[in-house]
Amino acid sequence: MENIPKGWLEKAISEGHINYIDYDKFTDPIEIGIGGFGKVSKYEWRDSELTVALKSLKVDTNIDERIIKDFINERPGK
Ligand SMILES: Nc1ncnc2c1ncn2[C@@H]1O[C@H](COP(=O)(O)OP(=O)(O)OP(=O)(O)O)[C@@H](O)[C@H]1O
Repeated sequence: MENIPKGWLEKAISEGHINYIDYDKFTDPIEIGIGGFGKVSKYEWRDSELTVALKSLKVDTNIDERIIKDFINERPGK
């Protein structure tokens, strides 16, 4: 399996391909499901007054870069 290049995610964030939001901006988690990538929970997004669903990506040292890219490219309803 291909390993994730070190700093790949940090680079994508610094180049503006991915929006980074501090996790502490999300409160009141309620687990609502489990998908192909991992757990999905409902949160309240502080400052925006939106209720959102956050997906967690289960990462271990053997995770393939392709899985991370698929996760990042996923869109609602896909
Ligand atoms: N926006 C959402 N609102 C409400 N529930 C959601 C939302 N997104 C996901 N869920 C819940 O979480 C579960 C898992 O969602 P998720 O999209 O991760 O899995 P999936 O449909 O199996 O596909 P995938 O293989 O892409 O992970 C869904 O079946 C649903 O119950």
